[in-house]
Amino acid sequence: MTDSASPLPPIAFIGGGNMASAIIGGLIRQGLPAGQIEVVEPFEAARDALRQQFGVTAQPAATAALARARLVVWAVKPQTFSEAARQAAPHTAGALHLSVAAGIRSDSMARWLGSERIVRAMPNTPALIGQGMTGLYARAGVTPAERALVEQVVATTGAHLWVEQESQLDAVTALSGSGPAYVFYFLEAMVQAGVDMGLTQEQAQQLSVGTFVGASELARRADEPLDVLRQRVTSKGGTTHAAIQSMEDDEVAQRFMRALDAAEHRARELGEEFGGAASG
Ligand SMILES: NC(=O)C1=CN([C@@H]2O[C@H](COP(=O)(O)OP(=O)(O)OC[C@H]3O[C@@H](n4cnc5c(N)ncnc54)[C@H](OP(=O)(O)O)[C@@H]3O)[C@@H](O)[C@H]2O)C=CC1
Ligand SMILES: O=C(O)[C@@H]1CCC=N1
Repeated sequence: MTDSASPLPPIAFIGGGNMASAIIGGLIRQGLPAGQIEVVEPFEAARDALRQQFGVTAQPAATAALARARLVVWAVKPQTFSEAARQAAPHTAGALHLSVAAGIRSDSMARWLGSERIVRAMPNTPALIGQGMTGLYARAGVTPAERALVEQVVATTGAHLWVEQESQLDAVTALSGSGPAYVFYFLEAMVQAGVDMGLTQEQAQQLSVGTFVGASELARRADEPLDVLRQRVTSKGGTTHAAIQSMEDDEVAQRFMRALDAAEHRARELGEEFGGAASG
């Protein structure tokens, strides 16, 4: 690990799928020894991939070996969280808990795990290349030192921000958690439009991806508001105006905002459906 950071403790992952792999990749890249990471993952092919890619220990089920972990990262689907917690909780009493599951409330986790030491995170898949954006929420029982430990882990995957209210994590999920899929969706449409206009697939993809990267970086660095950046592209009576007017006529912005509402609503629903007392 870097000189300024304290060494990370042993970390366990419950669930070894896409999101766990992205975080494990970040930790290994930053120099955490593979021997410090233990994964519980029932799917054999996923276990093999984790061992091969990162050299970490991967078990099909929770065992007493988990008790070594000071931090337990919950990276299972919301639908399987309560069952995974039932299996692993007897071995994780001494740990700080970090969940990346969409929707599942820290109240549910506290009940399942018998602990108040819970942080919820909402990462996204650019974490795979260290360009992730993660929203974080800490329950009151989490100490400043524990928050710092979480920040140290999340920093290996990109940037983060804390929210004060747990319900705000549903908005984070709708914006940045699910967000990469919206970007890919728009990119797919741009590429298809380019191909329809006579470009090759490769040309259209290079132009479209390059435009998202460049415009996003410009927005990140600029002091001006987004609408000013947009207006600077939009010459009077020009091509951009024609495109934006067409989108305005079709109420694309309103429809897009409706899609984000659907994502936020689904996050709340997941919490109610799979975090309730009945599934505890
Ligand atoms: N993918 C994304 O972009 C993001 C995902 N998330 C959240 O991350 C969590 C994981 O998502 P993701 O990594 O995409 O999902 P994956 O399906 O890739 O990974 C979840 C893994 O957990 C395993 N699993 C199932 N039951 C158990 C159990 N009892 N104990 C241990 N492991 C178990 C699954 O195995 P099997 O396949 O055999 O069931 C699966 O391999 C979700 O809660 C999601 O909301 C958050 C932000 C972004
Ligand atoms: O689609 C999902 O439910 C998860 C949470 C955010 C991104 N993927």
